[in-house]
Amino acid sequence: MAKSPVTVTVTGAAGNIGYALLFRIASGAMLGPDVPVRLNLLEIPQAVKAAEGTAMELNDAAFPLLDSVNIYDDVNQAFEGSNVALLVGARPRTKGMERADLLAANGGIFGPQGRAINDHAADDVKVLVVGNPANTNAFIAAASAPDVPADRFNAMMRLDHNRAMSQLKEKTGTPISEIEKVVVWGNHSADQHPDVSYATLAGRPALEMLDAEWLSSYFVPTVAKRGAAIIEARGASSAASAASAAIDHVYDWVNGTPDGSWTTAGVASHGEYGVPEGLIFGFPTISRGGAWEIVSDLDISDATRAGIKRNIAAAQEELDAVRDLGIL
Ligand SMILES: NC(=O)C1=CN([C@@H]2O[C@H](COP(=O)(O)OP(=O)(O)OC[C@H]3O[C@@H](n4cnc5c(N)ncnc54)[C@H](O)[C@@H]3O)[C@@H](O)[C@H]2O)C=CC1
Ligand SMILES: O=C([O-])CC(=O)C(=O)O
Repeated sequence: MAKSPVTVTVTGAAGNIGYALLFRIASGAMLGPDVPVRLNLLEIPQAVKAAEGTAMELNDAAFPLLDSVNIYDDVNQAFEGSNVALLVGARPRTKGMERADLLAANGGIFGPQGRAINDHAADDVKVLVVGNPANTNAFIAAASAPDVPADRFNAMMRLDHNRAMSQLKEKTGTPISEIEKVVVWGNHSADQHPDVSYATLAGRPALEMLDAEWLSSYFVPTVAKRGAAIIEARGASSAASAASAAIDHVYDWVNGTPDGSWTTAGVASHGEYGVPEGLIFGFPTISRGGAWEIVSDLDISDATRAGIKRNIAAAQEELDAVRDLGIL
């Protein structure tokens, strides 16, 4: 029997990430090759016409799984019946800015969207926040949706995770499919802590193959500052790789992570590793039955402990800033 369509809401649909994301969702890459999709696109009124153009192209691509495309500039309508919501719509940073500099411009977007999700989305809604600063925006949305369990609000840390895997592949020649148990702890900011302490490369411990100097002087800063390097090179922030990471995140959330491995997701802490409850933080995570579990029993090194502490402070500083702005 044909499955009924899943309603996917994408905000910022006319933007750069939206353009790279929507076609892959419609192709089945995000939910699976037999899951029809109803796309609800949310844009600000000035960008609705551009979203209409994207919708024309989506229809012209004749994806067998695409049930329908609807465009809204009303937040409540856009989240009606949403099973999956991708909160992408927000301003990107430009050269010289840190992601936290976007709080004043973007923070105000996520409270109303959280409330609309609370009031209109389906009971099983899963929300991935991509718009920066992603962890804090996810916290704002979750705090505005008291009837939705906090673990349904994720922040995208998967791009950082994928960047870490890519650097390991480049250094060692190990195929991506044979790199396991990398994690990027913390905040999607330059403070993040990419960590290979538990990683294996084709079954061998990564720490046996990589020298400490390369890890601390090249790997960690390259991964943590990759967003700024992309802005410097392209003149615009990463878009296709961000869309691809969003697809990976939701695919794993819905379909599960492979046995014996984990990925990085920005999820609400329950106090693991001393991270305050409710903070949305990059952790090693396993997905089973449509829910993330934090891998909570790792023996962590002093360096990892320090990285986690630094990220707690960075995340709390962003939350203090939004409180000062009256957003929370
Ligand atoms: N978490 C992550 O790993 C990454 C996050 N990002 C972030 O994603 C966000 C989007 O990036 P791009 O698509 O490149 O930006 P963009 O400027 O190309 O597109 C943003 C779109 O959002 C729309 N928008 C603004 N306010 C909105 C609202 N209230 N409701 C609905 N739509 C709204 C704009 O009209 C625009 O079409 C930025 O904040 C960027 O920093 C980008 C890359 C990676
Ligand atoms: O760096 C930025 O501003 C965009 C982003 O989040 C990334 O590429 O990781």
